[in-house]
Amino acid sequence: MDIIKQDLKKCLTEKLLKYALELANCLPVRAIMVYADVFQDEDKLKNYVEKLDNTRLVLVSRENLKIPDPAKIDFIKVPHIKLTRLGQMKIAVLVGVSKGIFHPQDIILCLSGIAESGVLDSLFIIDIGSEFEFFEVNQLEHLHEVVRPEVFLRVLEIAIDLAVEGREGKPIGTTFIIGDSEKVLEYCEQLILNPFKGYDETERNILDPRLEETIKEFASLDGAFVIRGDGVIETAGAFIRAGGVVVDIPPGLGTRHRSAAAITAITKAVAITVSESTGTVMVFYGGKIIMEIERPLIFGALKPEEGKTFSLREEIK
Ligand SMILES: Nc1ncnc2c1ncn2[C@@H]1O[C@H](COP(=O)(O)OP(=O)(O)OP(=O)(O)O)[C@@H](O)[C@H]1O
Repeated sequence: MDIIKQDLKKCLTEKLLKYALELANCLPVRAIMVYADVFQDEDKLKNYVEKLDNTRLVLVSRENLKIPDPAKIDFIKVPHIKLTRLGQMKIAVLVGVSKGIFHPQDIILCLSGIAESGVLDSLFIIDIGSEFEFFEVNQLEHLHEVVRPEVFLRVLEIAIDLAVEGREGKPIGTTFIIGDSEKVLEYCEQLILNPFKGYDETERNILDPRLEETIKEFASLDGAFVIRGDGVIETAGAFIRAGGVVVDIPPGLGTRHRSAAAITAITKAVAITVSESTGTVMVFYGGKIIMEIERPLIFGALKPEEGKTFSLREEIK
């Protein structure tokens, strides 16, 4: 029985890959986007590249992949969190738009499946313009000018870790404001002495994995982190003075979320919040919520596989 199942799955993967090529030839698709973590060996994808004519291949992975043929293939890294197949691809599309790989009017053909399963089991089409609010995606095209995509993804990962694990068994909330930091700092005042003051820039970059624990520790301080677009942490424990700014966010959200929305409305920064009360991680840009990742109801040190879920704002409206 298992052998038959394996054959079926193998056959399905082959057929989906082939069918995607056929569709790409008759539909105006910008790219075929494949969740590469499905495959353990690279050969399947290498052979696939040879069959592509004018369609680009975009590989999506949670790891840094070595791309064999960058002229034909793009790479998008997504955070290490368990997402639905559509959720994973939607994050990839957002990152892709922010990196200039995709544009708001593009149609993307997506192939996905369970990581490391070796089996592609889903084919779907994302029409960026209708899947996301056009305004948001349009704005995202400029995000890479203020925030490096790897910095954005790293902060998102840390935020989700904080939401899921908390600190010393307790839920924790915090705010990260990334990019346009000179302007952001004009609206900030320190609630405590800046704990990053006096350290060389090379010693306070959020991309440095050695800083992870320190950042998680400082996340329990009142106030926000201000981070430069290249990942250098300017400060923590900063109070955002953006009280009078009108923002378009749901009424139930408190001052942490309002101030995060407000600072992104009056600067080019992006903000990521972790809610202490609900564990929800939100991404703000242009004064609006552009992404929402919900923590599972039971609080505790859950592993990524056990329960991080994802939804975009328009999915929960
Ligand atoms: N303007 C601000 N700048 C920086 N941090 C702020 C600001 N306002 C509130 N905070 C932080 O948010 C914390 C929680 O505030 P509040 O409960 O009003 O926010 P909230 O949006 O309901 O967030 P949560 O869901 O985490 O409770 C405050 O203790 C403070 O650390």
